[in-house]
Amino acid sequence: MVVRFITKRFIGEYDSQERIYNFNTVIDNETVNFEILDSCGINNQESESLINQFETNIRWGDAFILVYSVTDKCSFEEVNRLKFLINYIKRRRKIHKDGFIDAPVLLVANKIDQIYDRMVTKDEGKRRCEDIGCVCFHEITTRESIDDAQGVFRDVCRFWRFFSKFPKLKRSKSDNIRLSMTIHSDVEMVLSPDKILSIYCDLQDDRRRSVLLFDRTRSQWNGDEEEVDEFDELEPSSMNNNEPFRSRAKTDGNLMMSKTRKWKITSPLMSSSTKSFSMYRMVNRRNSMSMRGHVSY
Ligand SMILES: Nc1nc2c(ncn2[C@@H]2O[C@H](COP(=O)(O)OP(=O)(O)OP(=O)(O)O)[C@@H](O)[C@H]2O)c(=O)[nH]1
Repeated sequence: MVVRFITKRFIGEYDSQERIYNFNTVIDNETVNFEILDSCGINNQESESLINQFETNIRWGDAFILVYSVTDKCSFEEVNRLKFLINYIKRRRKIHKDGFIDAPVLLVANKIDQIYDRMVTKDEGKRRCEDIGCVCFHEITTRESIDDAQGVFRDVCRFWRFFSKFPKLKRSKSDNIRLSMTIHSDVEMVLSPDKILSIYCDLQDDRRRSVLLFDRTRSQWNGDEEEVDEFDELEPSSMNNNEPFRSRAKTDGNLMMSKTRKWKITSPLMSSSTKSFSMYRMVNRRNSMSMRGHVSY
């Protein structure tokens, strides 16, 4: 999907090494410099250091695309756990005195050209998107369509721009969230990528309407309300915190932990001594899609 987006070509087989692709393009009349970390995920048997690298990768990403194959039910189930990990790790990024940022996560179902091998329906995909709180859902065929892949990256860019502009997002304590917006008093809407774009353009010059929330119940954002950390509430005192993080993140939505973790954001793929960029960079582990742009932390 990444290669299709960047080169417009579909190449049947790739090696399984992780890469960062740098790619400049124009989306909605603005230049964007994508840094896309193409990942393969990890399994529970991986070593602690690889798991740590995986977590570092998530911390590094500003936006995420979770891709499953409609012909592979396991990949469909895996998105739950990945989304849970992203929620956990990204919510620790306190970028304002009283606000947390949630990185946009898109859900993408690939290989819809394989109609006879389909195991996951479109409705199941849409439902999953809502259930785990992804910002939007795409069904695509990378093999048959250039537009499909471009549409995914266009939308991730739209959401990322929007999120980076309005960091004060608030999430419900449940994972069943929808991104919605309250304009003035009681006009509410669920935000689609197109809607995001028009609001983003509108608000470039006019911040007065920027009341934003991230909540299934769609109650209005209240700036004075205290941020509650759902993970602290989940904290059982007797849990063993030495177990690798990923294996403690269960697909049923529970996280077994005993101690609040503090994150330090560093680039996952570069040590401080190797900060030069190449067209793409080979890396040992891979995880997430990320873009770097105008925002700085
Ligand atoms: N029919 C079909 N096959 C596809 C499509 N997209 C990718 N594939 C094939 O699916 C296989 C896996 O594609 P990859 O791009 O390697 O997928 P990946 O998720 O990066 O896989 P890992 O390297 O195992 O992480 C390859 O054989 C691709 O040719 C699609 O849209 N339709």
